[in-house]
Amino acid sequence: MQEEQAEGLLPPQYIHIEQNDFLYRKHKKQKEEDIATCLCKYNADDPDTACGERCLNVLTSTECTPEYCPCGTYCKNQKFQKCEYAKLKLVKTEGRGWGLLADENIKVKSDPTLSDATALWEGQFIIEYCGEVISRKEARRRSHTYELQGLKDAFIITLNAYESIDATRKGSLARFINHSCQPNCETRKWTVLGEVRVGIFSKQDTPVGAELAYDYNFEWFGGAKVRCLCSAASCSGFLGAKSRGFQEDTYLWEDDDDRYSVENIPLYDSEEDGPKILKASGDSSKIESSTMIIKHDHSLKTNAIAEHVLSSQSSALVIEPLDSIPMEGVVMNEGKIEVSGEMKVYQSDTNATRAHQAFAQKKTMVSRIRSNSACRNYYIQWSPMSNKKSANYANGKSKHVAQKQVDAAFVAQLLASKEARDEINDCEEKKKEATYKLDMLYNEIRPAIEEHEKDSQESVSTSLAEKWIEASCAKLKAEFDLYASIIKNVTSAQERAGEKTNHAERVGDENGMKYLTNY
Ligand SMILES: C[S@@+](CC[C@H](N)C(=O)[O-])C[C@H]1O[C@@H](n2cnc3c(N)ncnc32)[C@H](O)[C@@H]1O
Repeated sequence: MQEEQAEGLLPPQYIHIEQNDFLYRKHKKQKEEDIATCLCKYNADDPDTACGERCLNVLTSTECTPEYCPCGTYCKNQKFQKCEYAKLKLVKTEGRGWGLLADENIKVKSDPTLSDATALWEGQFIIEYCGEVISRKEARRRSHTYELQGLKDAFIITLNAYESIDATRKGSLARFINHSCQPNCETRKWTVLGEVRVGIFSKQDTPVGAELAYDYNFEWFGGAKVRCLCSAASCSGFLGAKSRGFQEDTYLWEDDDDRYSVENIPLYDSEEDGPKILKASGDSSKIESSTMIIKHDHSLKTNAIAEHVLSSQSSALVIEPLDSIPMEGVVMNEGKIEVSGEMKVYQSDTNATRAHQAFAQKKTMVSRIRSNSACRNYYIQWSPMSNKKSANYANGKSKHVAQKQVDAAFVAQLLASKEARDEINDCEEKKKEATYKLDMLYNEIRPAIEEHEKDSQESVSTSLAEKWIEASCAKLKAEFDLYASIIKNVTSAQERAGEKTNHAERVGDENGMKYLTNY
């Protein structure tokens, strides 16, 4: 069985839970005065109307507390508590590990007869993202440990400003949902019996058989750079590429797997160049005969949960070979990276990708800020200057630091021309200044972000978000100018050194030029 797991024919072992596991603190006990009671009355002829779209609790993303709901046992607003999940199917995808398919038609609107304006309930609850609730500090520590252990799939998501959910060792089936830059699902936070919980909700009607995916960008906790294979036209290239932490502190794995390949970093310059959907070619006979391993956590309500898993909708844990899974809503080869007029200077350079990301980020940020539900997931992770160095993992493989820091002062020292030295030092100063401004801005923006995370309802103001993007772009430009100046001056110094050496050989003269032997 371990061999089959190693070959990827079986999903990796994990402990299946359907309730978050609190490790570093106790589950909050809801105080009576904090219980929100709705005013719903249900129609006795149609009890399904109990706590529907217009329930005050539903409107505030809060589940009804069982004994306090006027609709009693008919209450329909206890989906997290009752694990009312959609039917799902676990499958092996091509290139992206395991993934989850809809095993029933999933709706986006509770009542398709209502117009967008009147439909209050949007997005079917699909499944809860369960795992171990840990502090952010512990999340960072674990994330680092997992990397060192060579664990490449990332399962940690943000719960609020102080806590994260780690589904690496314990989790629900939601841990298998992959990322897409053009997703059919999204994460939403709900308050359930006083605790915030994360659910996966549909963003669009999704037919049976389509793979479910949400956008990891604002949830991404992975340290490694993972190439995104979602095949969306608007694909940002890497998982979490739009998150702030991603840009400074990431590296690529060295592996045969397409996701972790150091080569072929996607810089899509043309439509033909764009990402392609991959077709599976697995050995179906092997997969069909395999069974899913779910270890149950005996410290939880083991039997009840086990029975539920095996008999409820989630019992549809059929492992199937994947021939071709449609990514619902994904349009193939329909776009390319566009770099706006004023940023054209960055084309054909990795900065083009970064500039593109910054603009895409701005669009995403502003639209998230405007959309209240999306705002609940909005999170900017700050990671100051990276100290990450190349290192070997326990499995002997090396990781690569994608963004090597250049010691500009050292390079400048080696140049004989004062003009060149001054120019590089000046660019370095500007880069430091831009970095400092961005740091300061983060301090300004942090309370808004943390407040927003804590209350789940506040939003970061558009003006602050725009300032942030402006400062990020200024820093990128300063970095670009610095590197351009170094390349220009080093190249011309080498050329001049060559010319002068020839001349010195001829006339026996020492020109005083320093040589870049150490560079
Ligand atoms: C939460 S797990 C999803 C389940 C995972 N596929 C598995 O087999 O366990 C996240 C990991 O799945 C992979 N993944 C998810 N979406 C991907 C995508 N669009 N492209 C490439 N890899 C993806 C990455 O390795 C990522 O770290």
